[in-house]
Amino acid sequence: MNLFEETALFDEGKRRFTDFQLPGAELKLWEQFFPRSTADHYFQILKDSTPWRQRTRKMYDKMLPDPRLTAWFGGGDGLPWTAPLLEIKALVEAHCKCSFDGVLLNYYRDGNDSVSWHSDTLPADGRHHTIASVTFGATRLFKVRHKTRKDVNQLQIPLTHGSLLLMGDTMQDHYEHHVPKTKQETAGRINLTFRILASPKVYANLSQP
Ligand SMILES: O=C(O)CCC(=O)C(=O)O
Ligand SMILES: [Fe+2]
Repeated sequence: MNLFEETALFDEGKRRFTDFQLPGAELKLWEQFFPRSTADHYFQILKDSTPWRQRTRKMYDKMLPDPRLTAWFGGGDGLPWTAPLLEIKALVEAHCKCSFDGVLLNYYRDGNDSVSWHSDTLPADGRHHTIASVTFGATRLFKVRHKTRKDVNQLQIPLTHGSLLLMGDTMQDHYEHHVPKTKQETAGRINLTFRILASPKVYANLSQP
């Protein structure tokens, strides 16, 4: 079963690699990091088995629902890791040569779902780390802009089914990102951002009496 036909454009099994060579930050993309049938499998399993919730947050004195569904796993207060998430995490970690202790799942149900311009939250140890972002499902645009430099062109990266995007540790210091709404007919998309929420040092300190 091929849920998301756009990846049929690529040769089966071939990873297409792009290094965006951003000033001051690492941003790298592997398309078809997960073969199509594996990506179809994970999309379905994560869509059906994740306890999705719609968070609300305060904006201009009003509580507004996020235009997407989310779930946190791992870290101090996330849900317990599940077998499929541990499988995906192990593959991403082996590729990125780093280990993650939390993952945020976003489910964009259709083109009305989005995430506004932001850079990712500063982890508990007060510095940014590598973030690995995996996409299953419909392709959505991932926009990137420099926080201060107008001479650095904005990027629009289509994140395809089974892709892996690696954001280096300085990415959140210098850049913001955004997934805009789209008027095009769009199926669901699940994004996983694997994060390092606390450095080993923080854990070591926490385990001290
Ligand atoms: O869906 C995406 O590709 C990005 C999600 C994101 O920026 C986030 O969860 O912080
Ligand atoms: Fe983000």
